[in-house]
Amino acid sequence: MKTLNVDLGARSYPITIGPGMLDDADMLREAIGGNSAVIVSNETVAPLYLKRVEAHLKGLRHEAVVLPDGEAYKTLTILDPIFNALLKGHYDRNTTLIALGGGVVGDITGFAAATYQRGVNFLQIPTTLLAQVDSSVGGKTGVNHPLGKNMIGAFHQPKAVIVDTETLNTLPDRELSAGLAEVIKYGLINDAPFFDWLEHHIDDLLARDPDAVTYAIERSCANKAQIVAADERETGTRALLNLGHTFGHAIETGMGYGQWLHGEAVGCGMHMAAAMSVAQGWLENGELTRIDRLLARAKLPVTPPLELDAPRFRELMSVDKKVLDGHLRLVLLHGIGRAVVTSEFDPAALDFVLTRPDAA
Ligand SMILES: NC(=O)c1ccc[n+]([C@@H]2O[C@H](COP(=O)([O-])OP(=O)(O)OC[C@H]3O[C@@H](n4cnc5c(N)ncnc54)[C@H](O)[C@@H]3O)[C@@H](O)[C@H]2O)c1
Ligand SMILES: O=C(O)C(=O)C[C@@H](O)[C@H](O)[C@H](O)COP(=O)(O)O
Ligand SMILES: [Zn+2]
Repeated sequence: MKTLNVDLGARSYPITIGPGMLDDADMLREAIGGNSAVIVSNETVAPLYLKRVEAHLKGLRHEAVVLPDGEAYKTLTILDPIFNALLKGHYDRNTTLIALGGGVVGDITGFAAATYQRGVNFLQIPTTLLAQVDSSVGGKTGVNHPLGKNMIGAFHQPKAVIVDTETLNTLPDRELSAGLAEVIKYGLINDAPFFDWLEHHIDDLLARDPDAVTYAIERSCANKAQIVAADERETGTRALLNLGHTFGHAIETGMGYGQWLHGEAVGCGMHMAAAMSVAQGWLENGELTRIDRLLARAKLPVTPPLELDAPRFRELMSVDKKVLDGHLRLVLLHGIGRAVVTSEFDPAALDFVLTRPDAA
C-alpha cells in the first residue's frame, strides 16, 4: 500500500493505492468522518463491489443510489435521483457522498457533492484505470451538455481517494486501453523518463501485471497531484493536463457521447496535437513516430473520425474551456515531456491536422 498526498493546504487529501483496499474498513470509516453516507455507483459496478463497501458502513446511516451506466447519462438530469435520495432521506451537511465507479460516476457524484446544500464531503473510490490515474484526483467535477463536454461543473476536492488496484481485474480490455491514454499523457506532458518506462512496459500493463499497473498508477497520481497542487483552479499550468483534450472532447461531443470512449478520444487527440506540433516545427518526426507507436501498442486509435470534417471540428473546438476572448489555446509539444499551453500557433498547422486526417 502506498499513500500520496495532494497538497492543497486545508483541502489536502491522501490518495491510498494498493490491492484489497476495498476491504479496509478503518480507512473508509476514517475518511467518512460524518454521521451518514450515500454511495453513488452504477448498474455495472454496483453488483461487483457495492456490498463490500456497504459492509464497512454498519452502524452508520447509509444508502446507495445506482445510476444507469454510460457517458450518455453524464447529464444534469442524472443528478435528480441523487438529490431525491438525499432529500427524501433527510441527509444533512454532515453526509459524505461516496463515488464508487469510473470517471463518469466520479464526476457526477463530485458535482452532486459540490452542490447539495452548497457542498458536502465526498470520497472517491475509483474502479477504472482512467479514474485511478486521473479523474478521481484534482477535484474537477461536472456533467456534459449536448453542445460541449464537461461544460457544467465545479471544482470540489474529495476528502480522500481510495484506489483498490484489484478492481481492475474485472475491467474490460477496451476500458484498460482507454485508461492508458491518460497514463501516456503524463509522460508526454512533463515526465519523459516515464514515457521511456511506458515504452518498455506497455505490454506488461496490457497483461495487467500487478507490479507494473501499480507503478503506473502511483507515478500518474504523483504527476497529477503535483500539477493540481501548483494550480488547483487551472489558471495556468493545470491546463497542461488537457493535452489531447481539445481535439478529444470535440470527437466525443461530435460523435455522440459514449461512441468514442474518453480515453480513446484523448489518445487520438494527443496524436493530433503531436502531429500539429511537428507541423509547427516544434517536435521531431521521430518523436511523433514514438508517440504513435506507443498509442497503437496501447490499442488506442490515432485516426480521427472521418465524420467530423474541419469546419465541424473547429465549431466543436470553439467551445473548449481554454478559449479566452475568442482565442483557441491548445496544449502542444516542444518534445516528449515538454508540453506547453499556447494560442500562438500557425493556423496552417491546425488546418493540416484537421483537413488531412489520413496524413496527420
Ligand atoms: N474529473 C476529471 O479530472 C476527469 C479526468 C479524466 C476523465 N474524466 C471523465 O471521466 C469519464 C471517463 O471515465 P472512465 O473511463 O472511467 O469511464 P466510465 O466511468 O464510463 O467507466 C468505463 C466503463 O467501465 C465500467 N466499470 C467501471 N469500473 C469497472 C470495473 N472495476 N470492472 C468492470 N467494469 C467497470 C463502467 O461501468 C463503464 O461501463 C469521462 O466522462 C471523462 O470526461 C474526468
Ligand atoms: O484534471 C484536469 O485538469 C484535467 O484536465 C484532466 C482531464 O484528463 C479530464 O478529462 C478533465 O475532465 C478535462 O477537464 P476539462 O476542464 O477540459 O473538461
Ligand atoms: Zn481526460
